[in-house]
Amino acid sequence: MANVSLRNIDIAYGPVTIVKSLQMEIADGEFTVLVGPSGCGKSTILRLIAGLEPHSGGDIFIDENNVSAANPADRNVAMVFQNYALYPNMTVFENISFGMKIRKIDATEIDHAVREVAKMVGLTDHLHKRPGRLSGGQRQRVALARAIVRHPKVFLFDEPLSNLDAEFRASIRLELRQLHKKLGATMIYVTHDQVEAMTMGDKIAVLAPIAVKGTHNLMQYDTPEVIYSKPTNLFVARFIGSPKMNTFEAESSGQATIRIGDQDIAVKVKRPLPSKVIVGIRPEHVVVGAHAEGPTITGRVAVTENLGHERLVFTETKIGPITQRASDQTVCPTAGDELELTLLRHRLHFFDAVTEERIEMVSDAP
Ligand SMILES: Nc1ncnc2c1ncn2[C@@H]1O[C@H](COP(=O)(O)OP(=O)(O)OP(=O)(O)O)[C@@H](O)[C@H]1O
Repeated sequence: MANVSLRNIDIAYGPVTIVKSLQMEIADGEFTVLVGPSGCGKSTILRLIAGLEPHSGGDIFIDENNVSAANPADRNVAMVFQNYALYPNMTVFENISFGMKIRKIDATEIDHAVREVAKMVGLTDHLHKRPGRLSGGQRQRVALARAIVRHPKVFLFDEPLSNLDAEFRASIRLELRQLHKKLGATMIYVTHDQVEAMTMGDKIAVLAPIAVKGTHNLMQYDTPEVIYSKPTNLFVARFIGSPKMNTFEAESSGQATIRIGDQDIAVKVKRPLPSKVIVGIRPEHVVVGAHAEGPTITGRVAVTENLGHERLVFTETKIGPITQRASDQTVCPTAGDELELTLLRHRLHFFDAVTEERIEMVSDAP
């Protein structure tokens, strides 16, 4: 297995810059998820690591080797695609063993390797079948088995689950995590599904289209916990989390108070505040009723959604729409109700309204 280092990577198609100043250090054995909206360059970065994409600046290292100019075949990486890319006229066994056969590996060794990997991904009973007779989930397992049998240094996954239905996605997601543990492999996984990112990644790289910042498109690269609890800017705050973080504009005193509704909230900041800030709060950190733990906002309930294990309440308030999430079903407002909502003070996030960067609080210190 191997660590992957992307050093100051630029990628452009003609005059259009897609990836700029990308810096990432992916540790040996880590499961890293690249997440971001459509078109932000996730697949391009994966193809770059695989050697399928030229770049105009920077270097790619796999372990200590600079592979920037190396052929795909010499990089020892395996890529698993969304569309499986299986040979339809070959059986599952032949699909998995194809690469080994080309390399003229001994038939007994091939047989042993294929059966071992098939067992690992649950395909033992399907080795004689053609891909056309398999379900989407089974086909994706064949694609996975074909990658595993090569013992690559790095696995690259390009939205491998996006063709599967929700139930299958959840079970294969779990299997992939277990497989990652078993193999101890370095895996880089592209998705635009933030639930996949949050549940699968040891680390998440949140990417934005280059137009968002202009200078770079890696917005934050950290553990799922840090990305969720301390988003580095408004883009990450709004992209990660479902339902989305509530955000609204507020005035500051410039020193240590921020006006929310008609209450001044004292905050401990490292630097003077900008005059306008964006305040953020996640739906689960809004509670029904007036409480001492934070500013209270009144509003009228627009819609409620009962999801069984939790319910969401969407309320129109004078600071804007606020979504509240609770697992407690006892207090259940209905549309049209007048409602008091408390925003838990220690759960508030603050961003500069101009730069959209997170405003560090004293409590943010490591
Ligand atoms: N060969 C190409 N020539 C020109 N532009 C390209 C080429 N390949 C990709 N692009 C552009 O590069 C940008 C990034 O594409 P990429 O496929 O990496 O995005 P993505 O984040 O993986 O998106 P998605 O989630 O939709 O797959 C897009 O704007 C795309 O149109």
